[in-house]
Amino acid sequence: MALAGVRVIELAGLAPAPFCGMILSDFGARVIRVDRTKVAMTVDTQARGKQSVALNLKNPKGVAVLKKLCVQSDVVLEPYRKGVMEKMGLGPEDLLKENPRLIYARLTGYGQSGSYAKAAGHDINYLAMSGLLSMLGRTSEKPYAPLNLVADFAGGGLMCAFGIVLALLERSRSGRGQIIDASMVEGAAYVGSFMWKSRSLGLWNRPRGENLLDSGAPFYDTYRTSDGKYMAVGAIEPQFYQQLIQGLGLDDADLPAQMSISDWPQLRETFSRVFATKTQAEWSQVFDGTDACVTPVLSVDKVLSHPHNKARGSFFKDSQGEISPRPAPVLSRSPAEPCRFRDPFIGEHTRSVLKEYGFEQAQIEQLLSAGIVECNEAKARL
Ligand SMILES: C[C@H](CCC[C@H](C)C(=O)SCCNC(=O)CCNC(=O)[C@H](O)C(C)(C)COP(=O)(O)OP(=O)(O)OC[C@H]1O[C@@H](n2cnc3c(N)ncnc32)[C@H](O)[C@@H]1OP(=O)(O)O)[C@H]1CC[C@H]2[C@@H]3[C@H](O)C[C@@H]4C[C@H](O)CC[C@]4(C)[C@H]3C[C@H](O)[C@]12C
Repeated sequence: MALAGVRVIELAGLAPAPFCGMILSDFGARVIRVDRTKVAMTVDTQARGKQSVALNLKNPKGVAVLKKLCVQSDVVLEPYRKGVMEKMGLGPEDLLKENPRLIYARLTGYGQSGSYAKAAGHDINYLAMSGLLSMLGRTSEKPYAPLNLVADFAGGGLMCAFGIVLALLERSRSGRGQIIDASMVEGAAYVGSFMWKSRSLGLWNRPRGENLLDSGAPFYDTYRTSDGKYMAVGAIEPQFYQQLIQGLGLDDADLPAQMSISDWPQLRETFSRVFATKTQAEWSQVFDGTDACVTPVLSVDKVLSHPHNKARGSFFKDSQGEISPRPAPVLSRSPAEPCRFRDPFIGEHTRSVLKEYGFEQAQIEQLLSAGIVECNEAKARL
């Protein structure tokens, strides 16, 4: 796999950093998640392929253990508020001094500088600060955050993984590590570059929800079917729009022009009325194999069985029977191979990892009995 041989220490976080760690793990990196001690259950639902070491970083001996892990690693990924790592004596200066090849990835909401750097926040706040939230939502409604996909995952976890891969590539030439300041505000805004770069085209001149791609246009929207499901319509180009009209059984001569904005409400009503006459399966039959750009809105349970997804293996079931998306993109020679085994228990690999990283048996026992590290091998065997 592309990242085979890369060792990553991931400090346990909420959503974006776990996703970043999972991407690296899916593509072959060895990811060791450092969990807190005295925690019964992990909140990391993106732990695929990771190992877990439970370590008390409030104790200087715990800090020393982490340093030793980082000296022998390629990447450390930290998801805390600015200053937390420095307070524990684990800031970039401390760790890069001991391992100048280390890539030190800091995944935060607001970045390492600026007046918000130390403030708490979540996806919706970062999305708001990126400018993008102001553009999301239906006409005459308040701004609407699309789950926590944009800032946490696209602008946060994924962008941070991209930064790590870039830093690894650069290190192969320079031999030196570096610090990655991954701000979710900036990551989200960067993902949304198109919104800024396409303003001159007049794509976003109208109020929220009344533009071409924000559900303003009737040919770029979803429609309810007779069985209460939905179809997604993305027929922008005139030649594809024609196929939409044909599939709906409408006559172009009876309809206003596609780009007549003042007629969009009337056109939407017509489309809504027609889509409500057939089931989702019936509409799929009508549009499959055409270029009308009309697809069923699949539920997360149904994606696995759709013939297209099935043919490509786009989703898979793990050993627990859980459906997951296959890691993307697909590399021809060294594709990702997601681990199908269950996620680790907190501290499941403490003993084995410490041993591998050069701790003597007696040292490990001392750390265990002092509560500086915790081990959960027994739970794993149950
Ligand atoms: C699914 C829910 C998650 C939603 C995601 C949400 C939408 C997001 O947007 S996530 C993005 C959040 N932002 C960031 O990550 C930006 C960077 N980070 C921060 O800004 C902050 O870390 C923070 C704001 C996120 C949190 O601030 P906090 O003050 O808590 O922490 P920090 O200042 O960063 O300091 C960390 C302190 O921790 C110490 N530390 C760290 N490691 C160790 C260690 N190994 N040992 C000892 N100490 C350690 C460190 O020293 C710092 O200490 P100090 O403060 O003293 O300096 C989920 C959200 C909530 C979940 C639910 C909940 O947990 C309850 C249940 C739990 C159960 O197990 C499972 C079910 C739950 C219902 C659970 C379900 C879901 O997972 C959630 C709903």
